[in-house]
Amino acid sequence: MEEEAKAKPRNPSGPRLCCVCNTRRAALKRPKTLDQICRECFYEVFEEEIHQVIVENQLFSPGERIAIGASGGKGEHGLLSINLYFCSVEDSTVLAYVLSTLNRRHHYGLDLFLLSVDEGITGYRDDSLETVKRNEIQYGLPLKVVSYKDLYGWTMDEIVKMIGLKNNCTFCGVFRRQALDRGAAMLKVDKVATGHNADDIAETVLLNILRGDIARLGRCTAITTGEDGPIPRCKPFKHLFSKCISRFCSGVHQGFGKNKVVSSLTIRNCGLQKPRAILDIIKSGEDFRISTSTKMPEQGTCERCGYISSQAIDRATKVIIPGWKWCKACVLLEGLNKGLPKMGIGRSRGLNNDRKDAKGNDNAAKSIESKQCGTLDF
Ligand SMILES: Nc1ncnc2c1ncn2[C@@H]1O[C@H](COP(=O)(O)OP(=O)(O)OP(=O)(O)O)[C@@H](O)[C@H]1O
Repeated sequence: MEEEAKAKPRNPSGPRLCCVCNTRRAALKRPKTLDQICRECFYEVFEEEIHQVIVENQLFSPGERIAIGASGGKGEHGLLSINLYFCSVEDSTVLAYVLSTLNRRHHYGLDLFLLSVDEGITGYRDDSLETVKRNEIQYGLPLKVVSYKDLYGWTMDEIVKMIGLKNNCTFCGVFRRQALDRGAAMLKVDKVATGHNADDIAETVLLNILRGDIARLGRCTAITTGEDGPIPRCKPFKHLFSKCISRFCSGVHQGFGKNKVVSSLTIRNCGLQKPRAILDIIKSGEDFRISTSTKMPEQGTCERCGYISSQAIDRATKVIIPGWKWCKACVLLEGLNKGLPKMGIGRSRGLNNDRKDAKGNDNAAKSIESKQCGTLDF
């Protein structure tokens, strides 16, 4: 009771005061703590919270080169981001701003870069790339743009033309993940930081449970991943609600920025009714223990492009399926180049997979139904 009174001081003769400075008028309610807070204190608390996450998790070391995955957010809001405090929900724009601010303020000694993947989606990425170009000037961070067209010879527009709208998300996710790694290698960075927030991670936990994807479930809640690979990734916003980031952006709650299936159905509802439910879902994901007898995919190197690839063992013969020695991006690309764009979609991918069942029926359609959305394993 005493705590509550402290957290929500009231000015008997006027509006509710900020629970931090106790002088200015409270303008926002923090979703995590429900504290009433003024705008100025909110910005300070927000930045300090991220600093604490960075320090406690030792996300960076002095002298490191860090690429910030800069998507520029949703294209239609891009133009508003010239002034950070009046932009829309763009986690990576906020990340670029906060990391460059904290780097200066706390002398992290980091070399920061913006890294953007241009998927070649007319009217979407071209708009958001304009935002990223403005961020380059605003924050004085060098920008590197890598495009699907240059890396793979295909834009997403061309891929959609060939495959249609149903499965294009697999191509986009798989290619983007690899493109970000390739761009990071070109920049010779030590790590990539992305703007994934608590809502994104909770959403990924739920989807991995629904899909029974033990391997991804085991790693999706980690704040840093890929430490055994060439370029680790970290998520400094892991504990921040999307709602909170949007408030930092605009000072006014503008709703949830994400529009993915699970987020709109579940995460959004959890968040609106009880924001802490999002953190509870993440905690559940962290608490999952994978049985030691569970067979996990083995990491290998793609024979074609040298990128990391999971090798699959044929359950019946216990032999490594040859097609799996190619990474998913190479399998998908081969399909596109051969005019067989559905090759590699779904769980039973592989160039040499026999897709005919005992009756000689083609199983490809079934396999496509079990498609995975590559963006979830960023
Ligand atoms: N095209 C891209 N280029 C570089 N990084 C990207 C790209 N798309 C996504 N990312 C990184 O992955 C994070 C999460 O991806 P997600 O798809 O949720 O982002 P978004 O909603 O498109 O953009 P934002 O996070 O800026 O709102 C982004 O914050 C960003 O760091």
